[in-house]
Amino acid sequence: MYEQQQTTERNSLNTLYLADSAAFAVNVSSEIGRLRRLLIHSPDRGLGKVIPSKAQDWLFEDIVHLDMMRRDEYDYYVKLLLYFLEPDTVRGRVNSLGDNNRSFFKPDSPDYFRSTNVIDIQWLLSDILTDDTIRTRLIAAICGIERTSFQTQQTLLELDPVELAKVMISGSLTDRTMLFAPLPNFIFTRDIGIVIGDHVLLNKPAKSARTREALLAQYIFFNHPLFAPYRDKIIEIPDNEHAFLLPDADLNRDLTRSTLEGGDVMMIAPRHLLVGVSERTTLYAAQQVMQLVFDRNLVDTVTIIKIPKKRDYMHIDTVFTQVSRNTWVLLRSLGRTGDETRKRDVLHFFAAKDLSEELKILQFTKGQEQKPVEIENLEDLLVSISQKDLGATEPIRFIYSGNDEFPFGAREQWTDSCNLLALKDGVVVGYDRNDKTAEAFREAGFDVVGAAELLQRFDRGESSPDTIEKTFIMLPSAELSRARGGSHCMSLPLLRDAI
Ligand SMILES: NC(=O)NCCC[C@H](N)C(=O)O
Repeated sequence: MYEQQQTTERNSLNTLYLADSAAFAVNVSSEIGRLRRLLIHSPDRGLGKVIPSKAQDWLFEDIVHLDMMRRDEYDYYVKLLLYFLEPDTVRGRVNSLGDNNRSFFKPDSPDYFRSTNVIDIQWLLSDILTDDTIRTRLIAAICGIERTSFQTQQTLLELDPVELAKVMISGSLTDRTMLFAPLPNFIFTRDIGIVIGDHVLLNKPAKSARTREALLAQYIFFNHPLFAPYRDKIIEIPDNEHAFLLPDADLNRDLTRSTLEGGDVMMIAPRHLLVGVSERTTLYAAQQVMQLVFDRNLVDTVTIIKIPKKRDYMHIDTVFTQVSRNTWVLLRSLGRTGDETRKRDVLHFFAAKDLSEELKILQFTKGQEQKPVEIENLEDLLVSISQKDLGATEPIRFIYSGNDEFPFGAREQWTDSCNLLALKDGVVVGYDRNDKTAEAFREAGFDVVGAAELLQRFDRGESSPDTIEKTFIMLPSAELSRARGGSHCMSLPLLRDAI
């Protein structure tokens, strides 16, 4: 069946990319330069397969209502991104987009928006699967890691590229037969790779639930024609060969294991990379990344930030992100304690360490890796990035999760108040459920507006992505937040304007 359609499919899919690949640039040198191109993945049918007893294994804290998550939440995110990055696809149409089938939003539908700036990774996957060699290899690799039967391999070989891409991601066939587990976390594209200047650093997930994501990302970056000019700029982190010889009980040590997820890597300024050491990223991997980026002369400074290994914090981008050149959002309990007397009192002396003391920051300079400088707290680091790296002249402003009110800081951080995506300097997208954090943004002089309302303003011509400033855009988030990641996690920026 697939054989007959093959030639037509291949032509229709590849032509677009070959035509566009010359103009397809990849370059990110900050977290706030105007976003021009990114990879996303809309929630697929696999998310609807999460059941309570499996949710935690699959890194969800709850089950989600898939239709609401797509229609009432994620589709607004896509419309926003399109308005900023590919306005012709949505301008004047925000109310009419998305029929009953949501076909405009589905990468497998003929009505899909097909933007080369807001790119669903599923679309790229179906594209590379038109090549017989890639398809055979990837099917074999997936069937290997998922330990499927030979018969399942045969079934996959029969599928056309578009359907095959859906199955590789969702784990199930159109008739709902499950062949292997879904990839519910694939919507968090941030964690599969990070662009550092004009290079792409591929990740090594810590959790087995995310292993297949890394394989798909590897195949896409190495094989898709759009990334062909960047093939020798893809960085992979080597395994630690000593780890192969360790008893299983010792394998998970931070100093030997090599795992790294994109939420722990931030290209924070031209020539300055932040790398988190966390529940997901090991010290060993952080050190490898540092060496690799120094060797390739991609940055002059690498700052390693070690945060407590805690589910709530999983990556550094869950505890702070940048809002504008001089504004940051962060979790107070990991920031400066500001209470030096308390640090010296008797209770504090005997008590278990508080969390901020588990945070450690070391800054390394290329060529002087043996002489790192310790930075005492997160705020000091962020001030120095704003002023020294980014040339901010206005006072540096910190917006704390939950407006720094007990117990809202922790509550709202859990639902990603600190995980914001900057569409441009001072314009960020975050979740609408974090009321106190939104209040803090208002107090800091930001316009706080819902995504739906902002899209209407754009359509009425009252505002535009080019003119909008100092705005916190609130995305509906009742379902999305159950997946334990925010808009920063749901984006893999490929191109930002230089700042
Ligand atoms: N960068 C991020 O913080 N990504 C969020 C990932 C959420 C996902 N459920 C996970 O636990 O891996």
